[in-house]
Amino acid sequence: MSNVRPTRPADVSQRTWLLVHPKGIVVRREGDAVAFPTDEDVAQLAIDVSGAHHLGRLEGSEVDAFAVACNADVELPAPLVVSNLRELFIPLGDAQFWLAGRAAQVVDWASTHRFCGRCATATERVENERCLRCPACGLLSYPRISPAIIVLVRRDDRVLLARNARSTYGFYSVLAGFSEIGESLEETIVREVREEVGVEVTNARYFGSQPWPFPHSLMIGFTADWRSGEIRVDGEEIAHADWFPADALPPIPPRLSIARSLIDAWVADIHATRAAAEVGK
Ligand SMILES: NC(=O)C1=CN([C@@H]2O[C@H](COP(=O)(O)OP(=O)(O)OC[C@H]3O[C@@H](n4cnc5c(N)ncnc54)[C@H](O)[C@@H]3O)[C@@H](O)[C@H]2O)C=CC1
Ligand SMILES: [Mg+2]
Ligand SMILES: [Zn+2]
Repeated sequence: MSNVRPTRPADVSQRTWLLVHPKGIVVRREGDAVAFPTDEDVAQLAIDVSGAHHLGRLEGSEVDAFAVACNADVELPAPLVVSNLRELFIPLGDAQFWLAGRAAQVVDWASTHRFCGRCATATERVENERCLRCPACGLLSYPRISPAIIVLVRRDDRVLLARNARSTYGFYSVLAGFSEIGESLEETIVREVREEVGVEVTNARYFGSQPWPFPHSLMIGFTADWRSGEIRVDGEEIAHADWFPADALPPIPPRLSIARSLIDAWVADIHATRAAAEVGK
């Protein structure tokens, strides 16, 4: 996805539409096939596309993607349906899923910054930049992105996994937390792990990152090592946590998340270390 600077809906040959509904994303669902609505689909819906946000051109195609909000009461003729964003990861595949995530974040930003946060004047779109400007006091509102660390903590050949008290999925995962004002990411890691499970960590190393459009997080992944302390969960956010060996893991998150990538990479590391030790015998 070339992240071209957004322009107004250009008179492009082909457009694909990301219709962001309060309950998810509108897609064409025909059997197992899922696709984004076409110009023809959108033309038959009574929605105003004048404020559409250009998301960029789909890799290697002449198709330009546009995001626009649609109301909860929009009538959707078959095969158009509303799908929860997370449920679209498998049917859409990576590139299209993250495009839908980008659409959800752009529409969330535009719908929550219609008025200036300083003087309540209606904001206006800035040409050629994803920004809303207040004509009265000049305040600029760019899309909100909330940095959140996510960290896999190791202790010898075990990993710290926790079950979130609020999660309905029931799986165990690595720890995560939003950065607070004035913190470095390394400080967030130490604070969040101390707050959530009561142990001290060291040796934080960058792993990778991932946009997380629920609604506007940016996940920054790290590994770290246990330094001291025994697990004592906070009981509010974390219901249970423990140290798990690679061959006896509890239920873990699906492939969509960087949490799963962190865990998979650690398991692969453990197996490679064991294999090397076998060879060395
Ligand atoms: N992609 C992945 O693998 C994973 C993503 N996540 C995401 O990471 C983010 C942080 O995870 P949590 O453990 O929930 O955060 P956290 O441990 O900082 O606690 C969440 C609390 O932070 C506060 N909060 C909510 N939105 C905030 C924001 N934008 N900035 C600052 N504070 C905020 C609220 O009080 C909320 O209860 C969430 O968006 C969560 O969905 C969490 C685990 C895995
Ligand atoms: Mg957390
Ligand atoms: Zn203002």
